[in-house]
Parts: sequence; C-alpha cells; structure tokens
Amino acid sequence: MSALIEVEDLTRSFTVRRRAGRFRRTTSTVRAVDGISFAVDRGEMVGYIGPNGAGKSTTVKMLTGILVPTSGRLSVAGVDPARSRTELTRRIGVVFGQRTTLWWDLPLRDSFDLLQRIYRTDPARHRANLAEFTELLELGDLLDTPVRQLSLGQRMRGDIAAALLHDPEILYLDEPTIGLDVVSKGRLRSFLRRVNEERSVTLLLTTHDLQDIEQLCSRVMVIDHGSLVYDGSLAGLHAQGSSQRTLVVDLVDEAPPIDVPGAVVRRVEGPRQWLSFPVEASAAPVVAAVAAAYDVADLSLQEPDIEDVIRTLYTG
Ligand SMILES: Nc1ncnc2c1ncn2[C@@H]1O[C@H](COP(=O)(O)OP(=O)(O)OP(=O)(O)O)[C@@H](O)[C@H]1O
Repeated sequence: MSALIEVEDLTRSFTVRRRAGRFRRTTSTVRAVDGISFAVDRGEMVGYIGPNGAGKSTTVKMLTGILVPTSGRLSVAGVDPARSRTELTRRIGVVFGQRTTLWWDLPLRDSFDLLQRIYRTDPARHRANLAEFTELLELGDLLDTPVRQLSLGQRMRGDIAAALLHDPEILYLDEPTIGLDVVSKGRLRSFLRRVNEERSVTLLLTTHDLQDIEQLCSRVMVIDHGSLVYDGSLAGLHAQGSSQRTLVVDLVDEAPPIDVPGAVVRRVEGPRQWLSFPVEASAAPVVAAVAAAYDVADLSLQEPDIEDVIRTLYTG
C-alpha cells in the first residue's frame, strides 16, 4: 500500500437489538459500511458526502481508529488505525462542527498549552504554529476567553487551530462550516485551502454544504447505504446526475407559466414561480430574459443541496 489513505473492501456491521412485544427482542445486523475501497494521496482535498445514515461517520471512525472494521483492509499514514491508534493520533487532526474538542471552562490559550503537552509537540514548533494560526484565524483577542464564552464561529476557529497545532498529516473535518454565517464560512475555507497548499495537509471533509465541496475539494466521494456510489470530480457528479439550480421569481401579478429559453417552470403559486435550469449554466441570461419580458417584483437563486445532487444520481 503506498497512498496516504488506503481502504480495501472495508466493512463495518452493527448488531441492533429491538423490542418486539413486551418480552421479546429481535436482533438484526446493519451494514453501516458495506465493502468500500478507495485511496487518497498526500495533499488531496476530498469531500466525503452522502445522505444521513449513509455511513460517513462510521468510515471516519474506522480511519481514526475509534472503530474496528468488521472486515477489509485499512492503512492510514502507513499504519493500521485500530492497532496503532496512539501513533496515529499524533499524525491526524479531527474537527467536529457539532461539538468541540476543547476544554469548555478553560481559556483557549490553556487548551492549546495542554495539547502541546499531550502531543509532546516541540515547544518552538508549537509556538511558531500558534503564532501563525492566531494571526490567520484572528484568535488574538480570544486567547484568554473560556471556550464556553466563544461564539460558534470563534469556537470553530479555535477547534481548527487546536487540530493543527501538532502538525498532522491528515485533517478530518466533520461539517466544519455548519451554523456559520457566509463571511465566517468563506474565511474558514480560505484558511483550509492555505493549510493544504502550504503544509500539504491532506483533507477529508464530510459536509452537507455543497459550497464547501465546490470551494475546497477537487474530488468528491459519495457514499449511500454503506456503498461508494461515486468517486470523481464535482463537475462529473453534476454531469452524471442532472442537478438543477432554481430561480424563484416573484411577479408583480399572477401570470401563466413563464416562457424563457434555457429554463423550465416547475411550480407556480400565485405570483411566485419556480424555474429550474442546469447547474453548470449561468443564471445571468435566464434572469435577463425574465426581467425583459415580465414585470418582476423580486428574484432569488437557490443552489441544489447535496441531497438533491445525490438524488439525481439515481433518477438521472
Ligand atoms: N453504534 C451503532 N450501533 C448501531 N448502529 C449504528 C451505530 N453507528 C451507526 N449505526 C448505523 O449505521 C448507519 C450509518 O451511520 P453513520 O453514522 O455512519 O452515517 P452518516 O453518514 O455519518 O450519517 P449522518 O450524516 O446522519 O451523520 C446508520 O444506519 C446508523 O444508524
């Protein structure tokens, strides 16, 4: 095995017990990950997406050594994660958007100091990394604030710095932009791009935000019902399905379905109409054609979400 992450026919099953009547219980087996194979090279930024319950977290838990596979082969940075979990911990960083890995009551600075001792990072290296991340993530004014007093966006920046202070080779990010406003999302994404470019950190990102993938990942893997159903570029994923963007048009008055080239009316509700057009097309000509021919009160554009894109993989 030579890629940084190599996964071969990986499977993880869970036994689930359910009540069936007052005294009886039945057991069934859930194959959360069902024979997936892939390889990720050093420096890649890969999006790992799929609907709820598809098997994303289970895969990442196996890659980080938290869960032992039921079968299959797995190598991360040259080691078997479940067998060499302690060694691997020094070489990976993990960020969960939904919960913090920092100490709730401690100021950020103390959390970072504790991590330096836990990972036994060289003190000079730790100081240099901390100075760089403090500047890039604008953490300067926050270092003495207890984590519980930070806003979600501030806390997330702290979590990302914490995950990178020990110079990991791989960073796993689970919904890193969830709940953040547009500006914070943008800042976080450019920081991650920079970390990837300058430090060659390999990024594996699970997200429900298509823009995370668009702006960060050259490659996307789609998992559904435990199986890998797509592995390639985001453009290829859009092309394989038939992802649509939606233009929501509020007309001044009710009207018959709007008739403009390149877009199709999907729904009409009073003066509001929903027009869809392919995701790779520009919205500009559609907007111009609608504005030229109709009295428009308002317009808004909706991008497809990841669930929409995956759904079109099956429906075409
Ligand atoms: N510890 C467990 N015991 C039993 N079943 C589990 C366990 N962990 C996960 N599962 C089941 O395995 C399947 C995959 O779950 P997983 O958490 O990996 O999905 P996911 O893609 O991360 O979903 P989400 O986007 O909702 O986080 C689901 O059917 C889930 O109910």
